[in-house]
Amino acid sequence: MAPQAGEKLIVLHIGDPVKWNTELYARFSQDFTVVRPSAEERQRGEFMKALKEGRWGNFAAIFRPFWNTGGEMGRWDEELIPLVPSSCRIFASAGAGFDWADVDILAQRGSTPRSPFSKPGKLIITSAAASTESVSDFAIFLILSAFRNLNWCTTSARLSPAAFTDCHTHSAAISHNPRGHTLGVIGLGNIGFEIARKAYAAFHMKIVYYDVLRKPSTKEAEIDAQYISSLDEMLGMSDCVVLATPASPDGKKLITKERLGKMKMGSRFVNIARGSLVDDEAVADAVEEGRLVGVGMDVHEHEPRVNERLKVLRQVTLTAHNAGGTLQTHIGFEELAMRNIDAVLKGKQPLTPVNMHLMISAVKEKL
Ligand SMILES: O=CC(=O)O
Repeated sequence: MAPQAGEKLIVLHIGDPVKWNTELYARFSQDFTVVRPSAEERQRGEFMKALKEGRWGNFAAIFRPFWNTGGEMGRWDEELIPLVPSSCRIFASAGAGFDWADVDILAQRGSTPRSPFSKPGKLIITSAAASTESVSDFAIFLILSAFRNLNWCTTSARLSPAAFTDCHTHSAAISHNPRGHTLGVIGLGNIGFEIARKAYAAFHMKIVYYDVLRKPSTKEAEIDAQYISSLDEMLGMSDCVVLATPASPDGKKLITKERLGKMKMGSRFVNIARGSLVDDEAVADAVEEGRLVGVGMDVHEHEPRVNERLKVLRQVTLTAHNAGGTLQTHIGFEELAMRNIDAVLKGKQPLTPVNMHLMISAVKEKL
């Protein structure tokens, strides 16, 4: 049922309360009726039951301000999405990744030719822009670690005087300045670009990139980047490859044994994107073979479990999916999610849509 004149639109707020943007949230809660399902109601079975019953009314938006909660119902897929009322126009979530949702199903679901925002196609928004700085900083750390053997250095300093002396004596001969080396970026989106910009500005690395679409020449010129239309070719040119692309919707791996075989002997690899894109066993093989002499992995194939072989390789720096984890990112995630909902429900353009192009093509198909 459409809201009556003067009636507020309902926003379904899943997960933790807003922690940082309390003033904005107070205004948001005045403009909309915010409904918060309990932790039990967010479990998949109960969540689906509640949606079928229409327990939360004809909500117009879904709001998930924090990435560690609000995902209890599992994947937003062909089983779950059809249960969302047609009144819902936007799903705004914290986080950069959107591998937990079938974005094309959200976009296509019954969208009408009138407008991509009109019901019942669903726009999905992430707050990725809020983590560009933190993730790109972290990638620089991992790149530096891969060139300078920082995993070996930091563990040796803690281990024993003998380990300290061994590392102090022998690491220099196999450590390199990144300056002048070639950084191959897979995915020159916002995060990939920022990694490349920092590597170019700080270390004068030569930037090559692969992406499904070439970036405008003005953008390339900012970092003197060279577009390589073949991924395999780019892998073969790079001294360090950094993966900065979204997960494949079908879970397909991008970095496989075959692909690693295209990389130079003695090169390096960094993953700050998604663990599902990489065959971690194949990475361990490539390190043992000497093809990769430095690896930085923030995300893992079977997260939160980390590959046992990678754990014992001193050339490999491992972190616990921390790249985006700063206070500034969290503040930005909350804020962007609220501002996107506010814009769309007030008839304005969303700020950071993910599936807008899919919605537009779904609309065109129906014309
Ligand atoms: O990985 C973190 C995110 O999706 O923001």
